[in-house]
Amino acid sequence: MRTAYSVEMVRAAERELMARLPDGVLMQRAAAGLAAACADVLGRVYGRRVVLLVGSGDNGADALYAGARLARRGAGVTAVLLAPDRTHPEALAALRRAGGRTVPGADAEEPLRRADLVVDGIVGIGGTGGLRPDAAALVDVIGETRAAVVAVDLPSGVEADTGEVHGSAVRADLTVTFGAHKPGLLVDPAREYAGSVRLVDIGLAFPGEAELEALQHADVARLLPVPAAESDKYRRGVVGIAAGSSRYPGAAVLAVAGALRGGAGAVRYVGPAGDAVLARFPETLVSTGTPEQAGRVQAWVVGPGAGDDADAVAAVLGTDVPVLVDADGLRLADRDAVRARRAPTLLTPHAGEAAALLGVAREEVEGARLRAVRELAERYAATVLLKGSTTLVASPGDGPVRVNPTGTGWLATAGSGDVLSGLAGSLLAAGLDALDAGSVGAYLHGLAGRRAADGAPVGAHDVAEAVREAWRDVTD
Ligand SMILES: NC(=O)C1=CN([C@@H]2O[C@H](COP(=O)(O)OP(=O)(O)OC[C@H]3O[C@@H](n4cnc5c(N)ncnc54)[C@H](O)[C@@H]3O)[C@@H](O)[C@H]2O)[C@@H](O)CC1
Ligand SMILES: [K+]
Repeated sequence: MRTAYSVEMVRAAERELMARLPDGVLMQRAAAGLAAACADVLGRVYGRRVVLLVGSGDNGADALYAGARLARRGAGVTAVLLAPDRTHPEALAALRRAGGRTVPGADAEEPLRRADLVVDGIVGIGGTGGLRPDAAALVDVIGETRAAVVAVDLPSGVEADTGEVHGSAVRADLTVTFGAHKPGLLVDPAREYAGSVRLVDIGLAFPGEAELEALQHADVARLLPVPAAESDKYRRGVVGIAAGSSRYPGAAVLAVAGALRGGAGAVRYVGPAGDAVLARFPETLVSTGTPEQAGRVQAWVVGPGAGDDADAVAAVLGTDVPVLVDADGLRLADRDAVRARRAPTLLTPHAGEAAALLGVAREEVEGARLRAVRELAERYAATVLLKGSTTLVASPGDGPVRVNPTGTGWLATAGSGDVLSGLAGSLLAAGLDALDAGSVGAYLHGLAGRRAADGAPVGAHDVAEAVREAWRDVTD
């Protein structure tokens, strides 16, 4: 499991460790890791031009110590001091001893334009409220140069705890982060600014819960339902799909396609698109009545392409089995009915649907995804999977939010969400809890999207078909 910790927890872990170590040890560990990463980016260090952007805190000090190491290996290092009278004195002295030179912020443009590498030590976890204008002006210049950019701990200007970006921020090719990932490195929009991320172990230990968790192959493999020798289709779980309408029969077909690949032993379909479903998937158990009249299921999926069938949504919410609500179902679901449920509920909105549920603009959700998903989980007393560039899954309470690491832009295609709801619903029916079903579903769905796309556009049915390949990938 990959984890990310809040600034508060990182600071507590640092205090605890610093109390047991001689002064400066942690910073030297950080600087050594940073210098090694910079050397990797440069390929050859000797003779290269490196510019350090140095703010007033320890983030700038890391950059200075790493710069000193690079200067000793023959790089030409220039430190741009954004707050000359508040620069970390020992770190500055170390750079000067190693032969580095310094310039004030006002003279930064010329060295920046000639740089091979820019090291962003403007602010790290101590940064608040976006960049100041002088730093923001430098960010614009970096954007125009050909230099590689390595961010120290975080790209300056992004919010470490939330992944929000207010105003301009450094766009890095690589971020070298210390001790633990910070939430902003895993959640968009900040994640996009970080480039690839390298974690340097400086010895921090975390007794408490992470803010974010990202499943890896091994975690997913452990959670996937595997039939036992004595399993029959009912023990493996039956998932009910109440989706589609005469206007949108395709949504039913795609949700069933996803459900068939999610590990349930059987898929039951209820709704007006039974013929379309059967034509494509004859193994589906189709009934034409209401969800209450269908046979027993272990979990329901309701909503994809459902049009205005509020009765089906209400009926499904009234059951005592786990329920996944997607698409039209989110609009039709009564909030009190969701809150009153005793069995697990998983809501799967995209940003637009989440915005409607929260009564805010879509941009607000996209700019503050972590806050939005936590807020929805609280308001609805349900697990919420917020789809998008970084899919997040949150349950009510303070536990870690899951962030999906496998997403791909190719999944932004019509019907792809229907496949995900079938897939995650099937995992619910197979016995996973809502947080696991949502995050494992998103993981497989993302991998399947990558597999199916392989560099070219895909349709949602391609994604559904590639889920089996993704499953094999994970369990290999
Ligand atoms: N504490 C430790 O033991 C370690 C800290 N490390 C480094 O220390 C960093 C944290 O250092 P600090 O707590 O000194 O904080 P930072 O260096 O992140 O930033 C704080 C300083 O920046 C200024 N500042 C805040 N917001 C700003 C903004 N928007 N624009 C411009 N200036 C702004 C503040 O006035 C303050 O002086 C970490 O990110 C990491 O790079 C590492 O050396 C590892 C060890
Ligand atoms: K930084």
